[in-house]
Amino acid sequence: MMLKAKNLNKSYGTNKALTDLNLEVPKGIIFGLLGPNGAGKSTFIRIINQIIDADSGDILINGEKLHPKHISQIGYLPEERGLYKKMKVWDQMMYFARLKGLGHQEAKSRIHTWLSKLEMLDWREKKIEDLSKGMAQKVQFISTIIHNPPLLILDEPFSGFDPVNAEIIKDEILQLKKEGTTVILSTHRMESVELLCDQVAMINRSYKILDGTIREVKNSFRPEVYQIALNQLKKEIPAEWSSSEEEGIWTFTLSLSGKSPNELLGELMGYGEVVSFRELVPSMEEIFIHQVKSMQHG
Ligand SMILES: Nc1ncnc2c1ncn2[C@@H]1O[C@H](COP(=O)(O)OP(=O)(O)OP(=O)(O)O)[C@@H](O)[C@H]1O
Repeated sequence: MMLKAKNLNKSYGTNKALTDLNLEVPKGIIFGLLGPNGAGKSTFIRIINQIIDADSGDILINGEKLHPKHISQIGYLPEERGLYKKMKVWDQMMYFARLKGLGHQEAKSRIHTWLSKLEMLDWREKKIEDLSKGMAQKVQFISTIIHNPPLLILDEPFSGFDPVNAEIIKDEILQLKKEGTTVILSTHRMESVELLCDQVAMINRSYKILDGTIREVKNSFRPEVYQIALNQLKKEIPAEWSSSEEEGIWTFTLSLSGKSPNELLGELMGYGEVVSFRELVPSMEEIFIHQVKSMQHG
């Protein structure tokens, strides 16, 4: 297990930011940390990065209790980006690389590789303050991964990027995973969660409210509703199915209501030719909104 949180608690005064958080992040996966604003995600990330301490509970990295030596094994892209505006791109990256323990030659070669990979080589002598937001984000991203950390923690890594650059960063994250890096990704963007994450945990109001693989989470939210389309009707569709017709195709949704999918399909075949029979699986976005709202009302 790359990272394990055991009964983690953290309060700011009377404000509880994490309540008995238990979490396991296996090696080599992309783990999505989800939750609405103020849920406790950044608090958890700050504890892992030893910026703040938990009130109680433990974090284990590779089975060892969190220790200052682990800092060099973690690459952290904070939500509030921290670059030195007056520094030149190259110097800034060299500074971070050396800070993370890389030798000068090694740092030089890696910075060169990454700047050229992300098409930033021509900008190496420019000051950070002269870069566009997206370019500065690239510099920050490279600075985060330059020392090849086995654990990467990315807080909203796509913010500030246009779609093309977001795609480039996404591909780099996937490549890092392929090379064995474990990634914790904190984000509100559910579409990137579906695309990237192997497992997720959702935090709301300091509590973990669900976790598992994307498939497990989705399976636990299957409403057992099917989207159906029929052609060439043999008999009239019951009014309570609220179907609508367009160009001879009748569409509606039906709940299984205790039947098996095959039983429902068999029944539908009596009404006409079934041209579509598809289970409606909620998106992570729908699950997220559903969970957060149900907790507000509960
Ligand atoms: N330094 C602080 N002092 C007091 N309260 C804080 C502090 N930092 C966070 N909190 C509170 O702790 C709770 C969790 O905040 P946290 O920043 O961890 O949430 P988050 O999930 O990262 O939210 P966001 O998605 O908005 O970044 C919130 O109620 C927040 O107001």
